[in-house]
Amino acid sequence: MDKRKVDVAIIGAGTAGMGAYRAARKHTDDVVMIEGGPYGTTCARVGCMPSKLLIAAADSAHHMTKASMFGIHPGDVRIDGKAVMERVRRERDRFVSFVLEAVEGFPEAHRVRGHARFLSPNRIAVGDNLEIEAGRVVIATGSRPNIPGFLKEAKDRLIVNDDVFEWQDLPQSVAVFGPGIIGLELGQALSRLGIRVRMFGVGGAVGPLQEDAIRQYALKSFNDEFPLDADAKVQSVERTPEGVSIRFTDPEGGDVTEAFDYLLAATGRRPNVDELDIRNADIAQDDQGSPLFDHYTLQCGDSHVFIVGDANNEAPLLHEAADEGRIAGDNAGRYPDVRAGLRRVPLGVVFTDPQIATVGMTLKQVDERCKGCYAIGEVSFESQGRSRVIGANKGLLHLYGERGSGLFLGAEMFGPAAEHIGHLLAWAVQNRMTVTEMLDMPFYHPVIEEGLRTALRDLSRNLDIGPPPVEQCLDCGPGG
Ligand SMILES: Cc1cc2nc3c(=O)[nH]c(=O)nc-3n(C[C@H](O)[C@H](O)[C@H](O)COP(=O)(O)OP(=O)(O)OC[C@H]3O[C@@H](n4cnc5c(N)ncnc54)[C@H](O)[C@@H]3O)c2cc1C
Ligand SMILES: NC(=O)c1ccc[n+]([C@@H]2O[C@H](COP(=O)([O-])OP(=O)(O)OC[C@H]3O[C@@H](n4cnc5c(N)ncnc54)[C@H](O)[C@@H]3O)[C@@H](O)[C@H]2O)c1
Repeated sequence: MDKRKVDVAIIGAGTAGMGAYRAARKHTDDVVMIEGGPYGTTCARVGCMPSKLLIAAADSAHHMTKASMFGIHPGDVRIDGKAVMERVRRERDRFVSFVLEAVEGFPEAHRVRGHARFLSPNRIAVGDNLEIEAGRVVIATGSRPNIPGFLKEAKDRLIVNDDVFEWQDLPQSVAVFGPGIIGLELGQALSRLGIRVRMFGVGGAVGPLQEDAIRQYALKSFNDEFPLDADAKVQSVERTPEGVSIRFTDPEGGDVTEAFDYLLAATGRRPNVDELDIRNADIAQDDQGSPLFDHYTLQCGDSHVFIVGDANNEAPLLHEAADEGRIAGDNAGRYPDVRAGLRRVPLGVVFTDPQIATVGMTLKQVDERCKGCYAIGEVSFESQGRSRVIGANKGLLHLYGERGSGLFLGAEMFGPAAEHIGHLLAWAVQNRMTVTEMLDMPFYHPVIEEGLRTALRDLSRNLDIGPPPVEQCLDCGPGG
């Protein structure tokens, strides 16, 4: 067994691990980054980027079919599945190649290949032949799909997101389990690419939506495109000679058996901490075996171990992984002089159509903080000027504000341009803006953001700090 001694060991070379590596190196050159799988990051290889590439193709097909509402008839839309998948992979590989270039730029001595696990708080085994003694350790091991046992009956037709991006052509039909973020994004894209999709959920959840009115609205909107039962009763899953057969009770109570080419499991992800022999690290864990850590320092207790990105299961998103990696890498470098890093206001975007955005506090958190002293402002995008002009007039936005202070606290949205409106709202929360200050900002005409202004006026009124909004006003402008 070879032995090495280093200041800092980082386990995992994903987005969080690479961020940690760069930050730690500002303090010491005695760093290793250990990777057990392929380089390239989950985001670029099988996550954010290929999923958005697939969605871009689906959006393009959808715009064609929607063009007739404007009196434009592009003729028969032909979807060339091989070409769609070829572009997804080509562009994906380009993004991955940038990551690989970055990794190759790190000194060879810093790059260690193999599966890492703790032997003791400071000793890490890498594969069978290397033992590393590390002063500090950053766990950045990411997550993997969590698949309920009964879905495994689909055998070789059971797929996860990684498999979709390896398709050489598009199949005819896919059953999607899990109308969460991945299921909605991929399921809607596949449906818009001409694949017969049926989506099965449990407990009524739809993506990250918490508010019943918005969830019901979204459910109806998705059901206009493909069947989505958010609380499905599935009797059986079976591999057949042709594909997968699923027996379920449909929402009307009928006993239905439907055949599909594939079953896509999008039923959540679990952090990769279960194969780290984490008990040897001597850090406190919760009931699920996840290490306890500080949100601002990413430190586990007062130990020399830090945990970041999907591995800590707090906010499994790319920008959070990058921030956490940077903070933990810096702290691992400067340990024991550990410092609290900048944590940004929560922001989530789901790239469906309409999109979903969640910003700041959820309604439940607002209620807990304000003890009932809050108000909600609302807008429907159905009659919103700009949204109607471009034929994207679907959706709802709810804004939350605190009574008395007039502080804007958070929002939930299913609607057009939510990726952009979500950013404006997150910046407003992070800048601790009041609803009045937000209404003092410029709003152009005619833009989707005028819908946001209507919701702000409604919130201002409901907080008893502004006049009632003018009904049916498409162009009232500032102060209108
Ligand atoms: C389909 C999909 C779409 C997504 N879309 C978005 C999006 O649009 N926007 C967004 O913000 N987020 C998105 N995400 C989430 C985002 O991709 C993740 O939050 C982010 O990539 C996590 O980065 P990470 O560094 O924590 O993990 P990873 O990039 O997964 O890195 C972890 C690394 O650790 C390695 N590893 C694991 N265990 C060990 C071990 N014991 N020893 C050595 N190495 C090990 C792994 O091989 C891996 O390379 C998406 C995710 C998926 C799956
Ligand atoms: N746009 C983005 O930012 C983006 C995109 C994709 C993924 N992600 C990240 O990846 C994480 C994981 O995504 P995900 O979609 O796998 O998880 P998720 O937690 O968002 O959704 C999982 C869904 O599966 C459902 N489910 C669980 N068991 C089921 C069963 N037996 N049958 C049917 N449904 C079942 C859950 O109720 C839930 O709706 C997300 O939380 C997100 O942080 C982000």
